[in-house]
Amino acid sequence: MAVAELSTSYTKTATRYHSSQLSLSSASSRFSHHFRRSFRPTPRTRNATISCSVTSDQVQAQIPVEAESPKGKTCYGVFCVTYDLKAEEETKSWEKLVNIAVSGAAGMISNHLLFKLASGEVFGPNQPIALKLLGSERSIQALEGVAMELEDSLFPLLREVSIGINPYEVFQDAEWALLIGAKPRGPGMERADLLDINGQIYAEQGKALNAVASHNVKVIVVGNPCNTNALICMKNAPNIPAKNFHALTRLDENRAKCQLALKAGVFYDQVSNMTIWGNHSTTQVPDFLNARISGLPVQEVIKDHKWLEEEFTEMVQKRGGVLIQKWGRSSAASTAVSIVDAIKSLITPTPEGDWFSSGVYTNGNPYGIVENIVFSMPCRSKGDGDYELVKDVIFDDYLLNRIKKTEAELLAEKRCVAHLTGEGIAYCDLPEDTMLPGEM
Ligand SMILES: NC(=O)C1=CN([C@@H]2O[C@H](COP(=O)(O)OP(=O)(O)OC[C@H]3O[C@@H](n4cnc5c(N)ncnc54)[C@H](OP(=O)(O)O)[C@@H]3O)[C@@H](O)[C@H]2O)C=CC1
Ligand SMILES: O=C([O-])CC(=O)C(=O)O
Repeated sequence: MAVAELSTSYTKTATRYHSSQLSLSSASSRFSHHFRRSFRPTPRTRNATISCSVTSDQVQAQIPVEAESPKGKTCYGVFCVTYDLKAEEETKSWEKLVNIAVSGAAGMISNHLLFKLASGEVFGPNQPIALKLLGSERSIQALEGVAMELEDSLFPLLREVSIGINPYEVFQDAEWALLIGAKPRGPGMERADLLDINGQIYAEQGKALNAVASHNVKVIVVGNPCNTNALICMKNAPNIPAKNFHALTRLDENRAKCQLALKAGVFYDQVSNMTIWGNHSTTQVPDFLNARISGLPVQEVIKDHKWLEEEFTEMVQKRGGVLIQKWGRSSAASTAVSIVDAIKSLITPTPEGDWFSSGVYTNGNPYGIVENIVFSMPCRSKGDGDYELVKDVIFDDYLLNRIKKTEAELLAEKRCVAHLTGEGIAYCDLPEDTMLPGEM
């Protein structure tokens, strides 16, 4: 049997969590089979930590309010009640707990992603997880709400939830860091300002990961501009292998697959080998030269070359913006799905002959792309969390020209943030048309 505990070091939240304790109490018939929860307000006020962890299989009943738990923690009310139950069969096959940190955890994307992570859909039914959620002064209350919803979902695999506003605390021992939080570009804001503001966030988070996360932490940067944010984060985390940093371009890959399937009149599972080259921006290059439909080169199935070069390419590049026009906010659910896809691609062997796209560090790339940037390229994984770049891809003039354009944009973005990557004095000469997918 397992024991879990709920504690908080954010004094303002203490009272509020009474209600969540009650909700747990009413759910106790199920939770209690797994763990005991305790509640421990401490004097710290800036950082909130709410955790539910598997700690022991020994139990006592009805410890009074504010009593000392066997682990030396002060527990509270119903969370001190423990249950003497036999270990459930399923827990015997469980893997060691995986620590997953998520920034921007009170945002729209996270609101979809966290529940997928906790359900077991991402890491599998034998993989218990701990969620470490990073918010800010702005979002701490909302983050408590997120934590409460996670509690109320009774996910058996979700063994710990902690929330906080200090990345040096929240990222402790993280084995995955899903970095989603970023300031959206407001009306009239220069892209250089956006790069600087978000770059500062990612520089700080890189430093924090470097200091306290697992040294093999896998980092997926989602917050825009994600390629350059990933580069900044990586440069501020010299103890973590550069290869471990990814910028999310999986949503672009998924969008491209969908459009090709639609045009070819097939279901989208027939589209493979889809590379997105370059920046997660309107200069990205969805590669129809190497992609396949039902195992055939795309251009043998879709003969309309003009459509591929113009409409298809632009549709993928600007899909995010069209969605914002319709929805009134940027893609959240499909982005969360694509983060799940990106993680699964790293922890599952890539199917024979196929590959996936990810924004990764260009050093040592076989394509002649300039080194020292984060650029989306085709990758394969053995399922061990690592990846290799795919060597057997072909290029034509169209593809090379497009790749050059997105490369130039990323180099310009990099020059804007030189002060954050430790590469000298920044100056910003971004191409006029540099835009996020959502900004068209
Ligand atoms: N790579 C990709 O494919 C995609 C990337 N995105 C990007 O993902 C990011 C998150 O999107 P989404 O979840 O929808 O956004 P939301 O606006 O819902 O949430 C973003 C979070 O960012 C945090 N944030 C950090 N710094 C600031 C700041 N200075 N001002 C305001 N908020 C800040 C906020 O959390 P807190 O206050 O807790 O820090 C907020 O909860 C965006 O940058 C978006 O452009 C979106 C779609 C696709
Ligand atoms: O610009 C945004 O925030 C949205 C975005 O990245 C996308 O939809 O691809």
